[in-house]
Amino acid sequence: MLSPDQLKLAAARKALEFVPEDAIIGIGTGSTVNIFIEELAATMKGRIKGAVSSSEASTARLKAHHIPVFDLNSVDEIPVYIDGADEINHYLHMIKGGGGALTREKIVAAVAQEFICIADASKYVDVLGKFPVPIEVIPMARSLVARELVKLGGHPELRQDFTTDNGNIILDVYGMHIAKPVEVEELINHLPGVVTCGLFARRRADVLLLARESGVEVLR
Ligand SMILES: O=C[C@H](O)[C@H](O)[C@H](O)COP(=O)(O)O
Repeated sequence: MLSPDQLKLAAARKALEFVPEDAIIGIGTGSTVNIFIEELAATMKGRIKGAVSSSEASTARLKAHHIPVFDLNSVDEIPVYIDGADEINHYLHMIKGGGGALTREKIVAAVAQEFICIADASKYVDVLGKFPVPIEVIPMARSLVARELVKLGGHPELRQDFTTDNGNIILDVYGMHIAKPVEVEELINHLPGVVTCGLFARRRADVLLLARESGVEVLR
């Protein structure tokens, strides 16, 4: 039986096939992406121009491998964005932000032509919401947003001892049964004080590389 890390490695290796030569690619955040960065550095470092990163953590890892990191504002196009997910359904809607990088991830993903999600089979679900939905919130709006989330049927919990790369807090919302991810994403994103929520439904993944015991499945 393959370990979770072996499955992540299989998905990460498959993702290399989607990386165009000589391009600036988008890089997400998290343990699966960390494995992808290692593989990218080992096999393709000299063959890409560099990356736009979605977090300070990924930036540090890319720089440690001497992969050039570009400011998003200096880049016109990103052909592919490679990132993991906390949950993903068969429409390729996702919950992201377990590592707190959701806002920058959503920004880079919005520029990318193709979002390639790399995940092990444990992330693939019928209905989103077992994993608590992370929401990045401006600190002064914490109580207001928490009250509104309770009205939407959620149980928000402040992520302890955590500040995002943008200086904000995260509310993790438990108990949301998300049958209509696009609607829920919009409802939450419209609450005053919310920077963004970890539902990636409006901008979903274009390709899912799902690592199973039997191999990596390519889903579109
Ligand atoms: O903020 C973190 C990101 O959204 C990650 O993509 C997500 O949490 C999945 O991370 P991992 O690959 O560690 O499961």
